[in-house]
Amino acid sequence: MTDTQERNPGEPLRVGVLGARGRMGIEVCKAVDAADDLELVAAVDQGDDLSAVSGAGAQVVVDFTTPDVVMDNLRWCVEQGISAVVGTTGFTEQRLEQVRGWLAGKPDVSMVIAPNFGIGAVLMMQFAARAARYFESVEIIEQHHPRKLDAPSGTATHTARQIAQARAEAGLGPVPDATRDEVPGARGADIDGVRVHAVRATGLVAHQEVLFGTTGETLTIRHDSYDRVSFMPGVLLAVRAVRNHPGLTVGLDALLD
Ligand SMILES: NC(=O)C1=CN([C@@H]2O[C@H](COP(=O)(O)OP(=O)(O)OC[C@H]3O[C@@H](n4cnc5c(N)ncnc54)[C@H](O)[C@@H]3O)[C@@H](O)[C@H]2O)C=CC1
Ligand SMILES: O=C(O)C1=N[C@H](C(=O)O)C[C@H](O)C1
Repeated sequence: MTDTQERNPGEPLRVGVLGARGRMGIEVCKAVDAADDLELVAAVDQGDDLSAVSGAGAQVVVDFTTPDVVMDNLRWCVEQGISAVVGTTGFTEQRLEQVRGWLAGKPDVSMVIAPNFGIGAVLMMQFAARAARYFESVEIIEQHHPRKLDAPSGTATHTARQIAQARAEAGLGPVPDATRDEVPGARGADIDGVRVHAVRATGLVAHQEVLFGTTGETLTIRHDSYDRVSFMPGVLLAVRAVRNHPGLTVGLDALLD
């Protein structure tokens, strides 16, 4: 921690928000503003100067921007010695490795990158990973509002990777599927051998079903975010905790235990 980022006991933690005029950024600004132990010192969006964040002495940045700008934002945060809580999607294993590399040389800076800050969504992913070894079939159906830029969702991608890992550890082979004559896209995307289907419709916010099947039974695990306020307890938890978790933390799981 640099001197300017030291937290004086009793003083609120200074928070800057990137993507502040976006759907999530607006909610994050409101939630930070409403928390007695946090102070919103900078609200930055596209076209604004990032120096507003360092100039205001932000100790933690929250980033809900877009996959094409988030890496530049995070590199800037590390250079400035500011820890970050990141909800923006688009984190491949390669990107996560890059972030770990930046943080390796900066022991006082840390980050939490979470595909989903909804507590229910985190549990849904945990339950799915736990169920994975018992079912020969699995498919993921994610459903979102039509203004979402990416597909499949970060949550669905993360869930698929966790399921694939659990299947591999349990010695399960490929998911059975005899389909041959396929209209491209009809069977969804293949993420580590798990089919993921992305639905976009007006009226939806963020929803996901994980459908498991084995002989004579199916299990459906479903989570629904009906309002973006559902993400705020997780975001605030990460803001308060990030500086006590050195390096990169992926997902909220380690903060909830
Ligand atoms: N991890 C989680 O729990 C959640 C993650 N998300 C993800 O968060 C991201 C944002 O989602 P929304 O708020 O719905 O999108 P949005 O499009 O409403 O907001 C993105 C905002 O970032 C701004 N922006 C673009 N470039 C910028 C830059 N260089 N610096 C500062 N601001 C910049 C845009 O102008 C816009 O206001 C997406 O990747 C989405 O998938 C969304 C909801 C929950
Ligand atoms: O863009 C969204 O809205 C959401 N994005 C995240 C994702 O891609 O998983 C989290 C949640 O699903 C909402």
